[in-house]
Amino acid sequence: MIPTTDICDANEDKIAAGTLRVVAPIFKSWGKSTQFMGQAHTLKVFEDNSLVRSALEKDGRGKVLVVDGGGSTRCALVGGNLGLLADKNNWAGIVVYGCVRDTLELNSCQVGIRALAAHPMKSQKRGVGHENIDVALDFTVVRPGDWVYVDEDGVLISDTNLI
Ligand SMILES: O=C([O-])CC(=O)C(=O)O
Repeated sequence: MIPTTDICDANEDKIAAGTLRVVAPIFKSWGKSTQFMGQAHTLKVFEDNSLVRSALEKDGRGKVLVVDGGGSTRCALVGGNLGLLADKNNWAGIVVYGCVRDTLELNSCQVGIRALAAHPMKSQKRGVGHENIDVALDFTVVRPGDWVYVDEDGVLISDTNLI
């Protein structure tokens, strides 16, 4: 993958126009893939990971699951079992505006994972949330189908494929 630094340097016009967006540097990294890219499949949930599981149960076709968890640091939205599911079903990565758990298990998964922090508690499972809508990672908008580029230097969201 082209480094996020190079993508930024080559696309200053798009950053100025807002069609390429740089997410604030708020994430920690888990999973073996420290670099990943793909189109966004979006979820908006709050302290309930039912939709995260149902999305990861489907074929990811190389996409990145973008989970807007509202920034909650009160429970985890992804754990070891969901990491294994992501590997099995061809997801390139998972970006969570919220927390994860079972981080030792997540680190043995191939999928790339970014989240705010580790948290030991599981979430509720009431089936509440929205799929395939515009979401936010902190102050950065992510629309379904946007291109997501992630590496050791950051997380980029683009309206178009830049690679
Ligand atoms: O099911 C959950 O809430 C998340 C979890 O712990 C796992 O994926 O193993």
